Amino acid sequence: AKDDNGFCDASAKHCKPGSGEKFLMYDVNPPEGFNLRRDVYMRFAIMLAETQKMGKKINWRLVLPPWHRLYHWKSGLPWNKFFDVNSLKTYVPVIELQEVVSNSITPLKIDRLYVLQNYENAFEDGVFHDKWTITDDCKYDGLFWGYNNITVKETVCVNFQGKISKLWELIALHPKDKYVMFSHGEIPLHTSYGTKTYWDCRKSMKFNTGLVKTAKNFILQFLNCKIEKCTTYLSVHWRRRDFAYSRGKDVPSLQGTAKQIDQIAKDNVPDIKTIFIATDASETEVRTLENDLKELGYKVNFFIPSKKELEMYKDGGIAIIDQVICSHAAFFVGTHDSTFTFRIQEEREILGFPSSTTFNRLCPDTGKCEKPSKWTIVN
Ligand SMILES: C[C@@H]1O[C@H](OP(=O)(O)OP(=O)(O)OC[C@H]2O[C@@H](n3cnc4c(=O)[nH]c(N)nc43)[C@H](O)[C@@H]2O)[C@@H](O)[C@H](O)[C@@H]1O
Repeated sequence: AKDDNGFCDASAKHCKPGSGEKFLMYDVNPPEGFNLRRDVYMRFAIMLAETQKMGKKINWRLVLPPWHRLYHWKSGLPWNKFFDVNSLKTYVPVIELQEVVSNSITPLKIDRLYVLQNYENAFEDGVFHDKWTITDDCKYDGLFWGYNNITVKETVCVNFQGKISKLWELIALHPKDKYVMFSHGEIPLHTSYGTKTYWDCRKSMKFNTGLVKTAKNFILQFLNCKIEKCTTYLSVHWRRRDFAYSRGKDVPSLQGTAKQIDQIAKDNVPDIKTIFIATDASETEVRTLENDLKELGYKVNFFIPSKKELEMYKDGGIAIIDQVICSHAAFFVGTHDSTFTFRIQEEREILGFPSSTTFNRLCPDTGKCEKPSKWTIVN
């Protein structure tokens, strides 16, 4: 299929330079972390891919927003630092922002910036309707991913709720726009959460090969496994920091954690005595847990990057290495309501682990809590 201008080829996912290419851009509420941002990417990727499947918007590209101002991360990193961008392209035509900026002869001017906001009352007569309304009251609170030479021709304030595909209605208001941006991309919802479409997109989100290689070397060297589905270790995502002090009802105390891990191991994988822990805990907390588990007879492993590795991969890369190591374990235990845990669970679904080894969580010290929801793969 060719687009209206004859410039772009849907199957090749490619447009000739200087063609009628158009760019769909977005950003996410700055305080949101890496793993929620990955979910927002999927909403936009699916929005574009589903439309292109119908032969429409073939000349559109989704612009990958740099990883800017992340919760204790270094700023402005391109997607290729963390993901295999060629693999993303097998699902939908994407382009790094840096490439868009450097392809543009003059400093980039976005035609229209839609600043999305929630309605004050989401339920009209008790019902949640998909809808949008243009208003005259909003402020752009982003920083164009740290690029100080990106400007905007026109800003439009929009109250929005509902499925992301409704954004096409806004885009249709100005069919000549070439660069269209949505701020607060986290507001529109998935069109197809948990469906085959969702998983097709999710599967294309392969990590940067260097990060995967480092994780696999660690698994081989310290966890004694060279196959995809390891039988040699149990993994835990132990989310601390804000979760430890603001979600005490959902997570164990520092002292209660080892006891719980011990019980989970005994109940589910009694032969395994090696544990891998991914965590954002402080050094003191890490040492406490490590000692407690050692006393209970376990061999405990953390991925501790060298200075060179930290410089090369940044905090983000280290988080991904932690996720990869967790996803290959015989049994995984996560933290309630953490998107970091959700992404590991998805990875394990893709690898084909039985879901009983994946959808497990740490409970508060009472030992009682609800099982996590199972979002199993649809192939
Ligand atoms: C309540 C919400 O929780 C959200 O967190 P949640 O979903 O866990 O997950 P994320 O949105 O990814 O944010 C947590 C950040 O903490 C670090 N982190 C957490 N766990 C680990 C780990 O095991 N290993 C490593 N290396 N790093 C870890 C990492 O930088 C990650 O991006 C927050 O992003 C939101 O801002 C908000 O606070």
